[in-house]
Amino acid sequence: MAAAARRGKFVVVGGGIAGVTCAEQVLRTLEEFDVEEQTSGALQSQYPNIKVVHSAVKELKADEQTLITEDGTQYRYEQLCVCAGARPRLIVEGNPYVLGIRDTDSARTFQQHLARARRVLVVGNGGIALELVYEMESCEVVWAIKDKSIGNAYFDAGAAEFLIPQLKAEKPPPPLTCKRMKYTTDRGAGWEDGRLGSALGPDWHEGMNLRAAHEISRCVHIEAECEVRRVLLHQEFMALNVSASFVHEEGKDSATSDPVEWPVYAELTSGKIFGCDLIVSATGVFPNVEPFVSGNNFTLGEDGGLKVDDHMRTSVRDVYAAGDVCTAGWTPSPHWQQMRLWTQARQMGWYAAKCMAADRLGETIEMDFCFELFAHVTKFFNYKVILLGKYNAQGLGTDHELLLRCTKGREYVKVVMQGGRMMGAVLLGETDLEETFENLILNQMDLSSFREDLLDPNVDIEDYFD
Ligand SMILES: Cc1cc2nc3c(=O)[nH]c(=O)nc-3n(C[C@H](O)[C@H](O)[C@H](O)COP(=O)(O)OP(=O)(O)OC[C@H]3O[C@@H](n4cnc5c(N)ncnc54)[C@H](O)[C@@H]3O)c2cc1C
Ligand SMILES: NC(=O)C1=CN([C@@H]2O[C@H](COP(=O)(O)OP(=O)(O)OC[C@H]3O[C@@H](n4cnc5c(N)ncnc54)[C@H](OP(=O)(O)O)[C@@H]3O)[C@@H](O)[C@H]2O)C=CC1
Repeated sequence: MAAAARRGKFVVVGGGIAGVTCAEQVLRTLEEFDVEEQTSGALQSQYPNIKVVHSAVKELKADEQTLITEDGTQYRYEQLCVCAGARPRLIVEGNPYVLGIRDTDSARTFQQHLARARRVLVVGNGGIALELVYEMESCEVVWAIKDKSIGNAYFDAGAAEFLIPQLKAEKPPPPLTCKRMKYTTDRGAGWEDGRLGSALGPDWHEGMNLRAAHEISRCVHIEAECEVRRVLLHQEFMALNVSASFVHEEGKDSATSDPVEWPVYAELTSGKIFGCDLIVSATGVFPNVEPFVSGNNFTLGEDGGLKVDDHMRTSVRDVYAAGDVCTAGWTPSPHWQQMRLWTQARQMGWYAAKCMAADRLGETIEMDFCFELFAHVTKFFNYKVILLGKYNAQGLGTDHELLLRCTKGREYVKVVMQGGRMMGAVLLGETDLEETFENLILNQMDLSSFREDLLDPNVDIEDYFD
């Protein structure tokens, strides 16, 4: 979707959270942001000076400040914001048994495959994998991770240890309603070509049946420190004349070869081969830059995103970018880093709109405060998860120390300290520490003399630093 203001002054490409926020903000119609179930049609009726175009951009002619959509229409812009998101980076492309999850359609396809599955192989150790292995029921799950412990994108081995028992515990019933509202985009002409829609975002699996058809209790087998060497279809595996690994109970694998035949097999770098009904490649994303970069002089970040400066400007004149498609190319605050998350996409879309308007009016604009501190709130394995600042001591080298507090089954608190100052924190469970820690990271108070009390459960830390 490309949303353009009348006369084509501002053009925003992308109907995800970054694009919608940018389009709304650029028109300065936004007083207060309430995310609710909306279609892009609703967006247009709410903001009549937005023209919503349902056609994918196939080419950008930056020299002529023109976009060409798949139906051949040309759109002139004065300022353009690319919010085209990202797509799953699959371990294998074009294999019908290897699925990525990004939007409503890909989630539905996955759900249909899962409904018939006896065993699912999940590859990857980030957000999607963490959510899926916990949520899927009534099937065997083999979880292949590159690292020693689970959830490397979010936490360290200690936190992983804290969470692991949840995989064996009874799952609580799902909440009756999802309190957070969602944005969806309707699909118009031009979207029947298998192109991905907007990313699902938080709570995507709420209300979704992630149950397979088999009456077995959840059984997750973790294969650590390995990657997928190759994916084999049934005939290819048979031709190898080798046996596949057996999965039954945690710790009792590969003693016997698997007697069951599977439609697809994955050979891991550990040498084991696992048969399964489907493979979920939850292995990160690629920014959707292709139609924009060809023929134009964009600087790309190491992760392939459109590199943007502290004004969300790309290296091409009058082209801005926000959300998953971009790579933050400015020198970040000491406590912020980019992660392709819904909140960051929204903040970037909002800030990009402010920057576009300011640049047009010749006004100066300060970097928005939301880029001062990294903060992410989510839920894994039914625990509230809050990540603040340099929560994994990213970029701090060895010159830091960790303070820990852990009550099995209740909470896990890790604080990253450097030079007596708090740099980051991981909070799992209902710790009630987030506000105080957020302030302590932001104000960089010297905490050397409070060190012993910081995580003392008998000290009311909120009171202490009031
Ligand atoms: C399953 C899943 C769960 C997630 N859970 C969380 C979570 O719990 N918390 C969290 O913070 N984040 C989560 N995320 C990440 C978050 O959803 C994304 O970071 C965020 O939604 C990205 O928004 P975006 O607007 O940049 O991109 P997208 O939502 O990908 O939107 C991009 C838009 O651009 C359009 N587009 C692409 N190419 C073109 C083109 N050539 N022409 C025109 N339009 C185009 C697409 O159709 C789409 O509308 C999750 C992501 C997934 C996939
Ligand atoms: N609750 C939340 O916050 C959620 C957020 N998301 C977001 O949605 C997006 C997509 O999620 P997801 O796909 O999980 O991406 P993530 O970036 O979260 O995680 C990708 C994981 O896959 C690993 N990986 C990459 N390549 C391979 C490979 N070839 N073989 C094995 N492992 C590999 C990465 O390891 P390494 O880092 O070592 O390369 C990393 O552990 C992300 O932007 C994520 O932040 C999604 C779901 C929930």
